[in-house]
Amino acid sequence: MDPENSAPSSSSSATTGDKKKPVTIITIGMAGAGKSTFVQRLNSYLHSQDPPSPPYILNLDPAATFVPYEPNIDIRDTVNYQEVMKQYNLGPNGGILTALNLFTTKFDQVLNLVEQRANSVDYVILDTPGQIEIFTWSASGAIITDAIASSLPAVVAYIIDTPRTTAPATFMSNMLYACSILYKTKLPFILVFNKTDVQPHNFALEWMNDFEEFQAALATHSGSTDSEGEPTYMNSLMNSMSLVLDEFYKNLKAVGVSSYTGAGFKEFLEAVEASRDEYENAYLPELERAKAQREKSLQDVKADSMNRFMKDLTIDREKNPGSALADRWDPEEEEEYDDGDDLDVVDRSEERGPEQYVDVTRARRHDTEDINWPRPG
Ligand SMILES: Nc1nc2c(ncn2[C@@H]2O[C@H](COP(=O)(O)OP(=O)(O)OP(=O)(O)O)[C@@H](O)[C@H]2O)c(=O)[nH]1
Repeated sequence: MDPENSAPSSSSSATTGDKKKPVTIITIGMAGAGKSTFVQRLNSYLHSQDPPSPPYILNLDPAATFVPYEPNIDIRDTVNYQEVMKQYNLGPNGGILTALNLFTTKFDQVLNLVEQRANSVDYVILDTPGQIEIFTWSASGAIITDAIASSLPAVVAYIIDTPRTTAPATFMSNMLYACSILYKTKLPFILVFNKTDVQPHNFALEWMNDFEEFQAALATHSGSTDSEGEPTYMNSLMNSMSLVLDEFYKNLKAVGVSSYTGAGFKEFLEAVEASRDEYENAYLPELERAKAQREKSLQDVKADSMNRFMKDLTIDREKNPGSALADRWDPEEEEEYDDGDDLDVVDRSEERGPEQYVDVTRARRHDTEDINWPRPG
């Protein structure tokens, strides 16, 4: 085994019987930052390990025309995004969001498939839709992230287009976005400066480690002073923001990679392994505390509703004794409940015949030829 070119040792414990759970790497990034290319390179890097450590990959981008790797689960096998656009009369972004919403309703199946592989894989990788906000600011994105993170260690890999981030204002906007995702997911977070073959990421590390460096860069950048030589409003704002972000940087790991050459992937996997500890020591206890709190408040709400219901029922029966007598449960009248179990998520790694291909949109349409899907209000 080549120690210089090997993934951190989570795979080695697989043979000892006490194998660690796989880590889920959630790749998020602005359109064109290189998420899919990054996933492809990570996939080939893990395959090239000794022993190979093939990851389990999920593509969550319903609108991807081409993915440069072979995903184990592909949202496009379950939901036809073009069909969703037609059925709901939506534009491309609404179509992607609705397709993701539909897929999320079946995410329990995805979790089952992932859990079945938990003993044989070290990494689960999620590739997310190109339009970042569709995943980071939607209920579906939050549900998927929470569902994954509550069953497996998880880390966010925030992919940054390094050559496009060299201007201080762009850098700051990107960091503020990253900051908002960190505070939303609360998961361990790795800033991945991609495309370092074109632009090394040293400048970014310098700006992150020393805010005075960043302020100096800001001051020399064009448009930083007005016609009287005073700092512009934007310049002063960014100066103050850089102080705020200084705190944020302390909670982050940053690595530079090239998805073209494969440089930096060893360091990336080391950061992932460190994030596993962070997940276990910081995220998990917080998750369990929040879960206990939620269960308690749910119990309180249930008890309160039941009390009020029983009180209303007593009053009703007193007022209408006749109706109360007629109000009896008849098991014969029970309607069969269709929970839509016939709509399946497909694991491409398992052999499948054409009959297993299920398209949510088409399945619905064929079943109910005359019924259109409800349109969002
Ligand atoms: N030079 C260089 N180009 C890269 C690298 N990674 C990705 N690219 C290029 O960047 C462009 C965007 O890459 P994608 O992987 O499609 O990016 P994405 O974030 O998945 O794109 P969307 O799905 O549209 O959001 C492509 O032209 C890639 O070839 C890299 O490390 N170096």
